[in-house]
Amino acid sequence: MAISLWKNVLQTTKERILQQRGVSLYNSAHGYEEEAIKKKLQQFAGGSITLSKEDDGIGILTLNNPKLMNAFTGTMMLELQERVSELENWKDGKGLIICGAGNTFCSGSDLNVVKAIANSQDGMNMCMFMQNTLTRLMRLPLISVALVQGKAFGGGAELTTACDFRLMAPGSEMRFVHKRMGLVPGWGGAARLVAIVGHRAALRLLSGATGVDPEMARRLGLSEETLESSDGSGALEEARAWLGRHTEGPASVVRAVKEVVAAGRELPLEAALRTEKDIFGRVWGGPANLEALARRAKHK
Ligand SMILES: CCCC(=O)SCCNC(=O)CCNC(=O)[C@H](O)C(C)(C)COP(=O)(O)OP(=O)(O)OC[C@H]1O[C@@H](n2cnc3c(N)ncnc32)[C@H](O)[C@@H]1OP(=O)(O)O
Repeated sequence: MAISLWKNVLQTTKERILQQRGVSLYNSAHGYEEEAIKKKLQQFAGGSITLSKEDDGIGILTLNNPKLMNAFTGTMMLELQERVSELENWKDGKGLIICGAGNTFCSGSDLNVVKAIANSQDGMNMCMFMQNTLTRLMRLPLISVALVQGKAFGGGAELTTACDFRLMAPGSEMRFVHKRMGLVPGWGGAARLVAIVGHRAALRLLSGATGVDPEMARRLGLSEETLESSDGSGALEEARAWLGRHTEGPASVVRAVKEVVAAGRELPLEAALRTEKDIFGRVWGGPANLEALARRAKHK
């Protein structure tokens, strides 16, 4: 009796932690030194991450470091964390598009940073910092799309996997180049890639450091659609229109849809079902539900 009660308490606590946005995977109990790595990353400045929150509830997060193919400097990693916090607090948000400046997505970590922190302690701290940030990004109650133009290499390819969907422009390429760098993904990209394409395809892509064009990405289920436009603003407009079809309706309902799917993806079945029940309770009899009933909505 006491054991089963204790098990229930543990389970509920685990569920609550998973549901709580903004809660990090790693803390000091895991040997993670957040302040130390933030201080270190601050030393590698350049580029920026901007966020524009549009009236239609779609946020546009742009990686700006076109001189280095939008590689992540240290300060960009710090800014990404800040932007994710901002998105966690954006209650009217429904969707998110992540894109890169200058018609290319992101070439991964800035190799100057990689070289400067090529020791175990800094590497582990950077890895935990980025996993914390990208896990929070993945768990946002927003439907997210990575708009891949040009190259998404290394950590750039990993970042795309933290989004719900990937849309690729003609001529673009994703490539997990880590093995060629004597590395494996460390920003959570391997675990997420397995969940997206399955373990055999993930192993092929990682072990071969294989370049994935839009057609191959579609076949693997890595990309939803190949856009028509390869030009920056045209591709963004197409991505907005695509996402707009999935974010139509009130924010409370769109966010609830993302939340039930995230629970189904991350939690064991019983916990996912309990979470679904709680979220259902939030929308049942809510304004959008009552309005649809009053309108006697038909779904033709
Ligand atoms: C856990 C995270 C692990 C990681 O992300 S490790 C980093 C993995 N990424 C890489 O190794 C990418 C290396 N870069 C490349 O392969 C090529 O630059 C790339 C992306 C295919 C683009 O090729 P091209 O279109 O021919 O352009 P390019 O080579 O002339 O590049 C333009 C300028 O950007 C620079 N650049 C590109 N990616 C970079 C990076 N990640 N860090 C630092 N600098 C980078 C490149 O060196 C070049 O600069 P410069 O004009 O030579 O001064």
